[in-house]
Amino acid sequence: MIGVVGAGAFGTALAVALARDGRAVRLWGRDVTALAARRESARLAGVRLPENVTITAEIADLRGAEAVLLSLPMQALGGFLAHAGLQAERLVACCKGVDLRTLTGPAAVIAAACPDATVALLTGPSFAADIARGLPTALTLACADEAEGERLQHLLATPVLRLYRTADVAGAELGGALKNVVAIAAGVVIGAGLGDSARAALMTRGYAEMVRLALSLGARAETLAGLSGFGDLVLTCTSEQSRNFRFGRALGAGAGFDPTVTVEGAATARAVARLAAERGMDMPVTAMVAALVDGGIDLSAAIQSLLSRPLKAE
Ligand SMILES: NC(=O)C1=CN([C@@H]2O[C@H](COP(=O)(O)OP(=O)(O)OC[C@H]3O[C@@H](n4cnc5c(N)ncnc54)[C@H](OP(=O)(O)O)[C@@H]3O)[C@@H](O)[C@H]2O)C=CC1
Ligand SMILES: O=C(CO)COP(=O)(O)O
Repeated sequence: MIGVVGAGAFGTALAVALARDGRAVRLWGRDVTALAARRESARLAGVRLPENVTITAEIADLRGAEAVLLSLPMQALGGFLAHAGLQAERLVACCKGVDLRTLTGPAAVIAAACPDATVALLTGPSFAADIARGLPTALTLACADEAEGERLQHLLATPVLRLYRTADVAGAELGGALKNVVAIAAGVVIGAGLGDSARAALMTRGYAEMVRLALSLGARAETLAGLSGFGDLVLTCTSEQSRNFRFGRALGAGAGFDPTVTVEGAATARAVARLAAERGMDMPVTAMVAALVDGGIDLSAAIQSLLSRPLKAE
């Protein structure tokens, strides 16, 4: 049995994909009354949960799972784990972000709360709706313990959900976290009417910034160039399906945005701006997104701040 924590878009999509491939899945949510009654999530309209997905609001029902996938928003993960009493041998983070409280990624947050568990990360370019529809996707399974990583790769892959493995957890989680910040900036560029060429420039400079920070935190360059970094950056900066991109586009257009929608890059921009400041690193794209999110700068000043940077070598 595989446990999934978080019956939002991604957790539900992963539960559906694994169940379709024959796994028994237990999907935990804090309020699953409507989901249990309708067996369809409001966040994934038209996708019916297979019979082998058991829905539960009792965390104890996940006991004995071969692995538990943690599919909560990044900023909710630490608080959830502190009170959940979750007992599982293998915990797989499915969230993308940097925790504002500790300025660490999901692996360190999980390791602090559950020191005896094997910690892994599932990340990469994939929209929940695509996974739930059974469209082909390729993701990265990161685990520092290579034997456990291989075990998890085989446990969680399906014919349409291809998993590549790496032991570079820092690289995989930083790629997934930082691309959301750049996607907000890409949305701002499009929302402000600056055009596709400016977006390509922004993505490239944003990627350089991602790599700089990740390398300084021990990540490997090839991980950033893979699915969890470059791959997910391209997807998120160029697709209307991305909530981070749409949030940025609304910011750039001066339009409102539904505050209940999960936009991981907003909190992560603030966390990464603090991390960069602590390390004395220059991260202009992240600084711009953090200032826009906090309302500390207006749009024209933000754009000007990027365009007026000193000319330098690429
Ligand atoms: N959606 C996607 O396409 C993808 C998402 N991800 C990542 O997955 C993670 C989750 O995103 P996603 O599923 O899309 O988000 P959603 O907003 O769709 O769902 C979030 C889920 O987390 C639950 N939740 C929020 N706070 C808490 C808490 N404190 N305790 C318990 N449960 C909580 C919500 O419960 P409730 O409904 O009760 O509020 C909801 O079920 C994010 O880090 C995202 O980046 C990764 C790849 C693709
Ligand atoms: O991480 C994702 C795609 O890989 C989902 O992106 P959004 O959270 O921006 O919708």
